[in-house]
Amino acid sequence: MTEPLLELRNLRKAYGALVVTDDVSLSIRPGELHAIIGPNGAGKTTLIHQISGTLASNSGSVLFGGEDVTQLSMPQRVRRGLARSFQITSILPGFSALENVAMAVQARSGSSFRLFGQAAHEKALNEPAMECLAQVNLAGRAHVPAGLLSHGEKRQLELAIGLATAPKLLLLDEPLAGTGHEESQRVVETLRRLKERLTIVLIEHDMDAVFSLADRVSVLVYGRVIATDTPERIRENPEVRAAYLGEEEMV
Ligand SMILES: Nc1ncnc2c1ncn2[C@@H]1O[C@H](COP(=O)(O)OP(=O)(O)OP(=O)(O)O)[C@@H](O)[C@H]1O
Repeated sequence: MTEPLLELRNLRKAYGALVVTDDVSLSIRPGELHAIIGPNGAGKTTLIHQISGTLASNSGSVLFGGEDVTQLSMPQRVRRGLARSFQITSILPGFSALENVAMAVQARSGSSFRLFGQAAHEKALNEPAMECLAQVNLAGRAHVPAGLLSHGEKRQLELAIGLATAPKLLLLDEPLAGTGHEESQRVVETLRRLKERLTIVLIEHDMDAVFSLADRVSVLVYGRVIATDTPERIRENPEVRAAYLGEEEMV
């Protein structure tokens, strides 16, 4: 059995008496696209924050590539290849798509570019940035100010900025939120390509996308994982169906 790339052991987060994630244990295998679904308020976003290191857990641990990263900050986790895709709010609208990604490349590289001259510096940032844009099918829009991109293109730009940190595993929190039908198809196709070479943990409410992309699905209800299985088995699981009663998505 292959070692998991990411392992969550008994993670818990509570706000006073409100327990938001409760004893969450999960193993994410290298190369899989693992979706985490659950009704509104189940604790999915909180869990992503705990994994990425933006939120400290009350107890439990996070292991990445076999290393215990529970006490590490988000930037330290990013340097190890555990990255979270950035939200649209972190895109700088006045800068081009390319410049937005180049800044993320620069952040990854730290001061290692200081020794280069200006032209070489730009090339060293722009070439990998362009490569990231190509991977999300946005190379043709590289020089457009990010503020003028459509909503779906901005979501693709978020993915490119996430890729600029050279992740081994990418955490995605609702990458299809707010996209129309055609745009969401484009983002789904992008994710399908990315999953060929990256491990992905995906939170998404769009069940068509989840069931067409995921290798495995975990279901979170009131902060607890009630099932982890293949999409087909999850769809048939009576406990999962009961948790979604009254919600249209699972039908
Ligand atoms: N900082 C906080 N303080 C208090 N309660 C919080 C805080 N953050 C989240 N919660 C509560 O934790 C619960 C889970 O929130 P979370 O956003 O993780 O759920 P979710 O599954 O991502 O929901 P959705 O699908 O609607 O995005 C909610 O009841 C929310 O109100």
